Amino acid sequence: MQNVIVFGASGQLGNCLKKVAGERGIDYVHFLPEDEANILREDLLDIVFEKYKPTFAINCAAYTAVDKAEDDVDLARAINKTGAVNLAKQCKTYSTTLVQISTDFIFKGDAALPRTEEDPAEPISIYGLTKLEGEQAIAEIIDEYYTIRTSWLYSEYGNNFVKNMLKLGVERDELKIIADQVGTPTYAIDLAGAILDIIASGKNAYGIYHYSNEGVTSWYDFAKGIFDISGTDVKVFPIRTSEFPTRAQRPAYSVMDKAKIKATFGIEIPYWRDSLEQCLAVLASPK
Ligand SMILES: NC(=O)C1=CN([C@@H]2O[C@H](COP(=O)(O)OP(=O)(O)OC[C@H]3O[C@@H](n4cnc5c(N)ncnc54)[C@H](OP(=O)(O)O)[C@@H]3O)[C@@H](O)[C@H]2O)C=CC1
Ligand SMILES: Cc1cn([C@H]2C[C@H](O)[C@@H](COP(=O)(O)OP(=O)(O)O[C@H]3O[C@@H](C)C(=O)[C@@H](O)[C@H]3O)O2)c(=O)[nH]c1=O
Repeated sequence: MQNVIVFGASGQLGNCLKKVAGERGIDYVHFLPEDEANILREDLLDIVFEKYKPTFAINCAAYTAVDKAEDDVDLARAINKTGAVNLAKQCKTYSTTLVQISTDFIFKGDAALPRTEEDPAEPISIYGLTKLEGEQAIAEIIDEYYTIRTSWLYSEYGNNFVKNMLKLGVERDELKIIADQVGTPTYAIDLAGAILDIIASGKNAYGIYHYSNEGVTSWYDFAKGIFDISGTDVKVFPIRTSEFPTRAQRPAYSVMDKAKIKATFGIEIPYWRDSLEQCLAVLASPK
C-alpha cells in the first residue's frame, strides 16, 4: 500500500497534484503545509517522516524566482540544495523513494537537439546551478529516487507565464516577447498525472527522467498561442534576448528528449498547445 507525502504542497505543482489525486480518487497522498514540513527544518522532518513512514516523498518545494536568485544565492541554495539533502537523508532512514522535481535550466542551452538525461548539465543561472546541486546531492545519498526535470510550468495555480500574459494582455496595448529562447511549455496538471502514474506503476526504475509537453516553441509563440486561444486583443512583437535584459541568463534552447519516460512508464504526453487550451478553458470557467 502506498503512503505518499508532498512537500511544497501550496505551490503550483503541489496544487496540481492535489487536484489530480482528488480527481482520481487517490487517498494515499498527504499534502503537507510549510509550517508542518519546512524542508530546511530537520526537526520537523524527523516528526513528519516518523509519523507517515512514507513509501514516497514528492519534493515540490523550491526557490523558483529565477532573476531574484542571482542576488539571493544563499537562500536559493539552501532551499534547492540543502532542502533536497535533508529530504534524501530522511528517505534513506525510512526506505522512502524520493521524487525530486528539477528543471531544463540545468542545461546551458547551446545545443540544437533535444537534451537527453545523459547530456551534460552546465547551468548558466544561480537557480539552474542550485537545482543541479540538489539533483547531484540526492544521487550521492540515495539510490531510490526519481529526479524529474521539467520546463516552463504553468497552470491555473500560482504565478506563471500564462497567467502573467493574460494579465499583461489586458493591461497593455502591445507586448514584446523573446523569440530566440526555445523550449517546451508544460501544463503542471499533466506533470502531476505523470508523477502519480510513476508512483502507481510499482516499477523500481530509479534515476533521472525528462518530462515536458510535446512540441517545441519560443516564449513569443507561446504568448501568441495564449492570446489566440483566449481571444485577447493585444499586439505581440518578437524580440531578441538582448532586447529584454534580465538579471539571470536563460538557456537559448532547452527542449528535452522524453523518450526515456515514455518507454519506461508508457506515459502518453499531450502536445503543448492542446494542454494550453485545457488550462485556458479552466481559467475562463466561472469559479
Ligand atoms: N515554475 C516553473 O516554471 C518550473 C518549475 N520547475 C520545478 O518544479 C517544482 C515545482 O515548481 P512550482 O510548483 O512551479 O514552484 P512554486 O514556486 O509555485 O512552489 C514552490 C513551493 O515551495 C515552497 N517552499 C519554499 N521554501 C520552502 C521550504 N523551505 N519548505 C517547504 N516549502 C517551501 C514555496 O512556498 P512559498 O511560496 O511560501 O515560498 C512554494 O509553495 C520546483 O522544483 C521547480 O524548481 C521546473 C521547471 C519549470
Ligand atoms: C514578461 C515578459 C517576459 N519575457 C521573457 C523573459 C523570459 O525569457 C521568458 C519567460 O519569463 P518568466 O520570467 O515568466 O519565466 P521564468 O521564470 O524564466 O521561467 C522559468 O522558471 C523556472 C522556475 C524554470 O524552471 C524554467 O523551466 C522556466 O519555466 O519570457 C518577455 O520576453 N517579455 C515579457 O514581457
